[in-house]
Amino acid sequence: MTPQQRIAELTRQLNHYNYQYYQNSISEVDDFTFDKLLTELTDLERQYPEFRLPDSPTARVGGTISKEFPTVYHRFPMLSLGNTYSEEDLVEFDNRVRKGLDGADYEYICELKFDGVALSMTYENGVLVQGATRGDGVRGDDITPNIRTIRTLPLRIQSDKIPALFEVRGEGFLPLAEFERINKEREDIGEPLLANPRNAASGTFKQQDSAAVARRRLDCYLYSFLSEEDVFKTHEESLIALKQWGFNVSQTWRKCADIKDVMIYISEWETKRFDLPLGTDGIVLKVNRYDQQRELGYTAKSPRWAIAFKYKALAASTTLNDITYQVGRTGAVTPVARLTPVLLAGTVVKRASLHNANEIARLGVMLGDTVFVEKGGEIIPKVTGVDLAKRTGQERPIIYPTECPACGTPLIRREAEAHFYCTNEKGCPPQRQARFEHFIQRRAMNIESLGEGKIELLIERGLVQTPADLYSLTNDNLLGLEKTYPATLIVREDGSEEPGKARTVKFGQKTVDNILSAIERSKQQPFASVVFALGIRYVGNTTAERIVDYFGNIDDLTNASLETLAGVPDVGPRIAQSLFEWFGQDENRAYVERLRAAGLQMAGERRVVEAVSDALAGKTFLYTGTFQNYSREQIEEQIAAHGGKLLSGVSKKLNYLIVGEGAGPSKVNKAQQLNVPMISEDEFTAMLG
Ligand SMILES: NC(=O)c1ccc[n+]([C@@H]2O[C@H](COP(=O)([O-])OP(=O)(O)OC[C@H]3O[C@@H](n4cnc5c(N)ncnc54)[C@H](O)[C@@H]3O)[C@@H](O)[C@H]2O)c1
Ligand SMILES: [Zn+2]
Repeated sequence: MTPQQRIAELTRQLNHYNYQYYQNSISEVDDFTFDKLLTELTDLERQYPEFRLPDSPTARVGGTISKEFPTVYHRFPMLSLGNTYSEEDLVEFDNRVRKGLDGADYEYICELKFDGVALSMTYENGVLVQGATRGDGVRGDDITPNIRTIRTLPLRIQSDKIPALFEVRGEGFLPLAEFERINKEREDIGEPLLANPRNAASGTFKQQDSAAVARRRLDCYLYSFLSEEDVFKTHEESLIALKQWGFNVSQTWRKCADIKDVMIYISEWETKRFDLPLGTDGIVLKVNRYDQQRELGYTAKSPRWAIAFKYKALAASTTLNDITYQVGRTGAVTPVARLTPVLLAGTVVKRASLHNANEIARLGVMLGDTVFVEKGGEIIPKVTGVDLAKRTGQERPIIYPTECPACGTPLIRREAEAHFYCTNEKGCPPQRQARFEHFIQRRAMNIESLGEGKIELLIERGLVQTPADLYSLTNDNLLGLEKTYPATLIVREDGSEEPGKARTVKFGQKTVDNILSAIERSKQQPFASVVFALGIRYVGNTTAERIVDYFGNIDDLTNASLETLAGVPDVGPRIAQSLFEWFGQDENRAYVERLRAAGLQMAGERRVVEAVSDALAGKTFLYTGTFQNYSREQIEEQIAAHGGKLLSGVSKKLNYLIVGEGAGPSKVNKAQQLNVPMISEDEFTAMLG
């Protein structure tokens, strides 16, 4: 390949990765690979400037703007940062700074490089008026309603030092705990898991429905202040003031006298950063004084007074000994790598995720291979590659099972899904066990005193087949049950193993009393919890609440048509289909009847709306955005109280779209296309008479 061809190829490839990364929140390659390719292109372009293409990613900020949000122009461009993985490059950067400042004294501020999405917030007279993404650096997406959902971001600040107009910038992120919580919930309802916190944050900020955004608790660390007025002399002063004004500034920054100090900061945070509540991928050093920053200036893509140092992902290599196939509550089969224990980022790793059959094929991994495992922001490390140089010829191919490893049922693969499934929902032991665990969790029937091996024992002794059987358990059934679970190996820090302690589960009188009273109390759990506890695919607890709001009781829900189900707010066609199929099965209906007979709540506190007038009779409505005088619930109530009907989407059947602040552009566009009249909040109020 000639240099010219390689330049063209890299340009195309990197532009594609950028598009996927910024537009679709997908990483097709890891960052290290991306950065290596970008460095290769930069070097080639330097050698052969004549072959540089006009759309080269080396001179432009990687993102773009989207059609779904209004476009805003940045008052000050939002640039990228030069980055490096090597300490020599940092020393070189420091030399350039020294030269650029003509021998004057200077200091650095070091900060962690938070792995999220760059955000810019504008304040006018102390009030947050706009929040935007970086976009292409010149223009970004106006995502103000989504940014307002960040609880730690002050909507108004008070101080006599603030200029009338200023901007703050920071990194929007999804805290790791929140990422794990969302994935646990997604696993519960059989949704594909979010790949990593960074892409999840990026995808969330781009959602149209800010109520959905609010349910994911995004956060933001501020790291920059911009204004036409000269408010501060140094970056340090601005960080201190931002904190005082009530902004969320991570207290991990440090002033460093020279590049040696910077190196100390880097090595200190290399592993300490894993204790932070969010993912970080390096550190950023910035020249502290603003006048010196101005003196050093900018390239087309990044400041000359700052650079990012990125940590290589923590990786280790070890042997893949075996794969176990785990069956989850929904029957999805997940392959888990069993590894020779190896130390990685301070913990011993002996299992790693392989995701699914596609991933095994993509990696081309075989049993006995030496594999690389990496720890990113996530808790479970993953296998990221095979060390082909270590192949001996003794490796064996991985034969993906065609039958459920737990019950022998042939596995199937549903259309467009990466996982294979065992369809033996009722009989497959791990699925049955998981079904019980789902049922007893706090957000469902709240019988958590049955956790930790107790359910397992009840199933094993044949005392319960389905969760409905829990309601027939008696003191005599339970008292004295006992089982010892054999010891499992404990792997020590250095990788050596020691036998753990055996564990005994015992049902003494006190335990039995606790369990029986928790079972009794569960009969008071609200109807929405019961709907969630049924364990219907895709029905998480928020969806369960929406369903209960709509139907109010189990009979209306059971007998609802597919069309009615699809019309429930927040219930899309996929959830509707799942509900419809579930209630269509006699066995499930019988299960519901048994729960009803046991005394569980089968009707909810549907907000009964008293009819006020028939001013809206025969008219259909939908709303988008937020309103001055009504909450979401109140506007729905008003529509119902005046005889109107709420629709779930824009269609030809819709008579009015009520448009509030931060209205979803997709709904507005569709309404325009279909010529559906759009009315303001005031016009709606006027219609009520
Ligand atoms: N895997 C992929 O497919 C893919 C594709 C495109 C980009 N990427 C990754 O993204 C990088 C390019 O992204 P980029 O242009 O946003 O550059 P960058 O992420 O390397 O650096 C700039 C960004 O760092 C963030 N940042 C975090 N903490 C900061 C702090 N304390 N101070 C200042 N800024 C801070 C800001 O959002 C800023 O915009 C690439 O180097 C690559 O690693 C990956
Ligand atoms: Zn099975």
